[in-house]
Amino acid sequence: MANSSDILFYGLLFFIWFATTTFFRYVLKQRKNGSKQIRHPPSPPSLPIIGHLHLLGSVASKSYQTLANQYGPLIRLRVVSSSVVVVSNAAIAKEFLKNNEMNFVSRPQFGAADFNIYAGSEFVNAEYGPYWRFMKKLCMTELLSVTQVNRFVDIRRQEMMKLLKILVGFSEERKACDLGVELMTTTNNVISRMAMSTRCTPGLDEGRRLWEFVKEIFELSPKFALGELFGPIGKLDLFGYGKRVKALLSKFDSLVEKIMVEHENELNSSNKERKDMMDILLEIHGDKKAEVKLSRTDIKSFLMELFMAGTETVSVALTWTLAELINHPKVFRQLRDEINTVVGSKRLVQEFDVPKLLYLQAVVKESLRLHAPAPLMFRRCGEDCKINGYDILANERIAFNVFAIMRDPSSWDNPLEFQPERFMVGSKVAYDDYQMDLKGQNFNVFPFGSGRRGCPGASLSLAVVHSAVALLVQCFDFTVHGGEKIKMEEGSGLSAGLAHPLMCYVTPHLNPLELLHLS
Ligand code: HEM
Repeated sequence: MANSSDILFYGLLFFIWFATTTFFRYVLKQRKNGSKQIRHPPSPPSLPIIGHLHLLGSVASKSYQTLANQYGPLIRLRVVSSSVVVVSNAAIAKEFLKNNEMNFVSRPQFGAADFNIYAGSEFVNAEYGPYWRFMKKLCMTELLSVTQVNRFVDIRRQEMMKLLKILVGFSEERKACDLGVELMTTTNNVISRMAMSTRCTPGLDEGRRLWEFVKEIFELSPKFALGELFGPIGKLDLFGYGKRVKALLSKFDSLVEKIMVEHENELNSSNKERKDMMDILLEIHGDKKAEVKLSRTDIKSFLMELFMAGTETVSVALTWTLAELINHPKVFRQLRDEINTVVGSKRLVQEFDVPKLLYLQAVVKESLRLHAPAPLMFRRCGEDCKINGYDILANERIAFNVFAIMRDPSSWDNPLEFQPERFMVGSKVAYDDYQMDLKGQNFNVFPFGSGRRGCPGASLSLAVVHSAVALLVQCFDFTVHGGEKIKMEEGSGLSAGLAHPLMCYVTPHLNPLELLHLS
């Protein structure tokens, strides 16, 4: 067995080998690029081997924003053997995503495929091609279409009512509540029930276990992707994240396989009134004439990606919106007045009220502007091209810093202020620009991305966020311990949630339980 000095010796040897090869590869690449006279976007001064690693903090979008302020809205960063071009203003984002859309329609791969049991079945990071096109069309016309989202309105209602009851419980016990956790549970339940008719309640084990696997995979993913920085050495999985991701994926897979078999038995035995996403996917799996043959692995991979893309983002959007409302009592009161005028105090607000609640829509847009739940959006360059006079090379990764763009002082007055009024009719800025439907046509505010690759979950997200915010404001007052303000600090996760738990006390304004039977 090797003793500790052996391990130290081999470790050192390994480090020297790694450092020298990376350094020489870097020098060779520089020379090769130099001979072709490539004009990369500007870069901050870098250190040998680690490149710009020392300039990056724990919240990538914020570090990129700081660097953009110093070196410009189009920069190129390198960390060890991996590079990324970072875009930090709306005009340049439009140049990539609209004027050259087809060249930036694929996404880069992160992490070694060896540890991903779903490698080859991915949708979110799939190459632009027949499989992605088929799945995207399926999302837009069936799985996440407005019609399908509307079909599940009662499920959202039931989950919202459960949330209200839980909050009444907290208020009766006069206990502080972690609002972020409750909002996360509600979001997970809505998505799990739409996806495969499971819930994440402690009593119902399946839903909760699914949620825990997805949460752990979500938390591990950025660490796993770090292997990337070490080039081919990343495959060795020195920190063991790859093996952990693989083990979690296998557990997720077994659980979803079990739910899938239950769905198949149900589909064979009866005519289900309402099909969830798994039912729809299984029908396509069994359809011999389907345009694309969907395997069981494709279905499981797709459902996992939906959970990853959908649950954290929606609950993060909800948590930030509530935090802003608690910190801005005037906005909170104005929103409650609007709900009172449109809905009254004799029934609970419903989803069909939302089109008339313009201030509510403005509050949610402003919150998405200030707190992008997906702060960095990644694409991959298809072929060498020039953007803004700089060469962007094939396969180069592009990070759109949505966080920085939506706070850019050259596009927004008082960009760091929470001012929903900017999205109301008669605001100083052009109505058309601000009232657009967050569809990615206005590159000053595109929290759901843009174009073919834009988020297919936007309608579902807005349905959940609007109704939850409206119900909470209609029914409760929220206070923070000692009357303090909530610290609006971003955490370091993929979806940039609040760094600290949103702990608050709730007091009923209207008693939701009394209004429930009237609604
Ligand atoms: C507030 C909530 C959400 C935000 C802010 C958000 C944001 C985004 C963004 C920025 C992208 C990348 C778009 C691009 O590259 O142009 C994206 C992609 C995606 N989102 Fe969402 N998302 C949210 C909720 C959801 C939900 C609820 C689902 C599904 C249940 C979902 C599913 C997806 C999928 C599947 C993709 C990949 C689409 C593709 O590559 O074609 N998202 N989302």
